[in-house]
Amino acid sequence: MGLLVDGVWTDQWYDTKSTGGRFQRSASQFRNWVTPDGSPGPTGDGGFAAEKGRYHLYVSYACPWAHRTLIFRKLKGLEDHITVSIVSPLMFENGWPFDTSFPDATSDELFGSQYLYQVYQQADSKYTGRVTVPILWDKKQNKLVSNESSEIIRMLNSAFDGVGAKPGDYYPKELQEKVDEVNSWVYDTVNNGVYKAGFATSQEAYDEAIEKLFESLDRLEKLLGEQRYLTGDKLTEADIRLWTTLIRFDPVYITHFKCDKKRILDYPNLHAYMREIYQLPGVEETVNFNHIRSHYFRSHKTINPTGVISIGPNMKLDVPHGRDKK
Ligand SMILES: N[C@@H](CCC(=O)N[C@@H](CS)C(=O)NCC(=O)O)C(=O)O
Repeated sequence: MGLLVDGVWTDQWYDTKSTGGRFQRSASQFRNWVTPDGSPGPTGDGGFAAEKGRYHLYVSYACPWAHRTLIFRKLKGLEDHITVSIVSPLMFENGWPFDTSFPDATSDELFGSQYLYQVYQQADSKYTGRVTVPILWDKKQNKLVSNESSEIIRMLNSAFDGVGAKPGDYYPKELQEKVDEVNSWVYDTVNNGVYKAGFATSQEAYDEAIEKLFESLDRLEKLLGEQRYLTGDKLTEADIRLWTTLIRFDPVYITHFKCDKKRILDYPNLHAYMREIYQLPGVEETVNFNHIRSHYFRSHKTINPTGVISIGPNMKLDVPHGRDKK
């Protein structure tokens, strides 16, 4: 694993020395927006109008951030609008590779790259920063639109509505304040919380992250006992953002990231809620446990030096969820 410095690939693991053993995620740098008419979005440049066939997603099935974008592509029926490349889950000294010998991984159909960092080099030959998935690419202008998943899902949610996306608004005006509020603590303590626990290199950093993580899971369990979804009776972006962490929790985070106080299976409401979203049309097809488990257990050599993959639990994902009675 590494990063680009002035456009040159440098193999380097996360630096936690300067932060008392704490993992800090760096901010994404490509922040343009696809909009219905190409006018500029909240950040970045304009010129990215929604069009069928114009954009391409680079994702990893393993990655919870990229997974959000795959789910939105399904929910909004954008499979014919947005093409996808899937990296191999085995991320070693050259970062994310394209390697079709790994089942369900694809090549880079745009540039034929061997590694994802070469796609970033196409976007900016002097780029300095991490080489992350997901990426939304504009095939027409040959530009990287965005590498920030929280913003890509907002684009998929509404920008393509005039060019054939399925109806459905997962960030409706009347719920935006609530969604933003839930997102902020769920992101910090759950989505990123599992990484803070797993990548901690001091006991204090781990203790801090794990306490907040399980406080939040307890809070979510209670909330989902009172209502069907995180902001009430409507599925929103906040649910999808939480869900990509929940689905990885029992098969990976419990053992690999030492998040072992409780399993999602031990939380009746959270588990049923996780099953409900898994059973939504199209969602199961976005879940690839082979990629998920291979990536974490084999790529994070500082945490699991042997690369041995644990056996993993029975997820019981097909059990009826019963959430429609809420
Ligand atoms: N802020 C980014 C984070 C994406 C991210 O961290 N992706 C991970 C995979 S789960 C990655 O590609 N990591 C490679 C690296 O940090 O070198 C987003 O949400 O889009």
